[in-house]
Amino acid sequence: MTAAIEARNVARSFGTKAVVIDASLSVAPGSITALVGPNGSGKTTLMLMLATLLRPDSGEIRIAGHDPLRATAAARAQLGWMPDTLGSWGTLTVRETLFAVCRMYGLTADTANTRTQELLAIADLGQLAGQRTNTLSRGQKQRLSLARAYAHQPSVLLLDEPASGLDPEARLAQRASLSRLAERGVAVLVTSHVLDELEQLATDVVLMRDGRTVSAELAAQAAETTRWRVRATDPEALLAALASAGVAAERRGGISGDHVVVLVAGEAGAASLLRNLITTGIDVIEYAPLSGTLERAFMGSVRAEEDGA
Ligand SMILES: Nc1ncnc2c1ncn2[C@@H]1O[C@H](COP(=O)(O)OP(=O)(O)OP(=O)(O)O)[C@@H](O)[C@H]1O
Repeated sequence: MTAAIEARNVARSFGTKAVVIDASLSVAPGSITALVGPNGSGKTTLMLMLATLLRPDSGEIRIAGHDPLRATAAARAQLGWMPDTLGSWGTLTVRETLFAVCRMYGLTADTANTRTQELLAIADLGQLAGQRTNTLSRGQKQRLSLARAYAHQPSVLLLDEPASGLDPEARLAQRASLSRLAERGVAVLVTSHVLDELEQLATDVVLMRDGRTVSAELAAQAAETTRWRVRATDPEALLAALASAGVAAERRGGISGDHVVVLVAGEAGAASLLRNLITTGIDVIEYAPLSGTLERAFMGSVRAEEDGA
């Protein structure tokens, strides 16, 4: 299947500062890819280039098969862009904003009216339709921003920090609407620092470090050695069993109760330790990785950077 978003060896500098050095990624229709990396690694700069808002110095980009440099209008017709902060016309209402955006995409007044109604419903903005955008809360602005990005039913969505500022319920709603869009075949590329959020949403991950996209092998490496959280009905017996198995353990408190953090090598190591604990007669009531796969991949990427890899 042809990729809906394709970047090959993309680079961009600002003056002498090389911000994106070598970025490549590919997002298939109907998939949600997380773009993850430390602050300043170049994610937003790459997104701006994919969104046709910044010209790469070198490399190739295709949006739904269109080259944004040569066929800018065709690429823009296929993509929806949600920036990390919504630049809006403060004195327009939510409804007027969506209507104006639909008109800018060339919809007739009648079609734009119908589409505005649909977008208000999709983004659950009906009750705010008559409110000026400069009076919206951060979370409400995020909802408007996503609705605006989807005004012209693009096949590609580029979302920069869409979950930022949303409360847990709004995040859940956003996740559900993005999943629905992906099910309809939309290709989604999303950045976020809320890694748990991305983990539940994304089907693929691209790591970015120091202006370069990093191979997925790094994610696999990061998942190799990991910390697991263990809880047992008898914490003392658990600690004793871990000590006799020669496993380093750290006891911790927390809102979900006393638990122990252990370091094990890979999933096979974790499975073997669990078997050992149960055979020893420990009543294990919780056994889970302390952090999600994305967080481990992200931390692996940061550590590699610190090590000068
Ligand atoms: N127009 C510009 N001129 C000069 N430097 C810039 C410009 N835009 C971005 N940069 C620099 O490029 C680097 C990457 O910025 P970018 O916003 O792409 O990172 P990011 O990965 O999105 O970061 P964050 O996770 O903090 O949002 C930063 O060091 C930033 O200061």
